[in-house]
Amino acid sequence: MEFVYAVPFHNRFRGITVREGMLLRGPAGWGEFCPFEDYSDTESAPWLAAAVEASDLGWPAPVRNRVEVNTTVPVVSAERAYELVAASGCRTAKVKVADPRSSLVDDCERVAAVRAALGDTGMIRVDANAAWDVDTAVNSIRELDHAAGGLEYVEQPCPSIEDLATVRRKVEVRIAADESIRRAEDPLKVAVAEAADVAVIKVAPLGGVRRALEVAEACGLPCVVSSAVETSVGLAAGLALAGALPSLDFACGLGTRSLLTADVTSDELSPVDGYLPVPRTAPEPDRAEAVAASPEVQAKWQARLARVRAL
Ligand SMILES: O=C(O)CCC(=O)c1ccccc1C(=O)O
Ligand SMILES: [Mg+2]
Repeated sequence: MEFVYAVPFHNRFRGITVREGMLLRGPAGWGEFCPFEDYSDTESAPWLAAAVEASDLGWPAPVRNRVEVNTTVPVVSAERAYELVAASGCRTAKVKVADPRSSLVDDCERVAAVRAALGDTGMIRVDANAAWDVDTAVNSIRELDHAAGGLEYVEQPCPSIEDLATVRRKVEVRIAADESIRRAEDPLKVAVAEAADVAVIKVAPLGGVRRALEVAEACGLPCVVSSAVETSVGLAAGLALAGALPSLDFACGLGTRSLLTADVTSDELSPVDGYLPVPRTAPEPDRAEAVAASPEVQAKWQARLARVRAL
């Protein structure tokens, strides 16, 4: 059984305005298959593996029953950023920076507004999504660290592992690798150990909770579990991973329900006082009809699923 959804974002995210995907039902429950539009069929294969793990097998047993999360601040005005963070109830905020629509001055103002909303004890991290070269990264990180009154870490300042390592030697702020963490091979350990202090791991691009646990172990770094802005069905898989990691030292990027205008379930995974529960199965998508995709979009996803299944 399958269901195709289309849910608008409150604000443009990763260049898109509507999140689309599929829910798959199997003997163990619901899974979510939602590779971004620009992902090839080959790149989408791990996303399907993650959905099939959830629906056919279920997840390994957790070692904790709740997970602290960050709120995610998209590229919005400083005023809006203040409101979003103040309303979130989270003690940690992740601020998107280095977007083509936002200058470094804008980014610094947004980060300063987030500090005002969090107070002195809050934590601020920024995510540059690989937008900078080494020199731009070093300069921008220093400015943003100052505007924030201290950054917890900067996520993926540059595209390559080598450039991450160079930036890491030049700045005081911790470096987190996100786009660089996609394989569990042995060389990853050495490369990433030089290049980053923290690893961002995501269930869907890594091919499921079990594979992501292997990657976490192989990279040998403290991990932050992040979402790919799924509905609460996919967020549940992220929480299963965060719940099963042997140690968890940082807030996770799973507080992304608020980026979307609706959900597929009444059992929404929205943080309360900065925490989310670790569920044993995904929530039942009892509100899915309200966000059903158009027939054209449904046909597109059915075709995509068939192609990725055939690989
Ligand atoms: O980590 C978070 O706070 C939310 C997740 C997030 O930022 C994200 C969501 C979808 C695609 C890419 C990213 C990213 O971390 O770059
Ligand atoms: Mg990132």
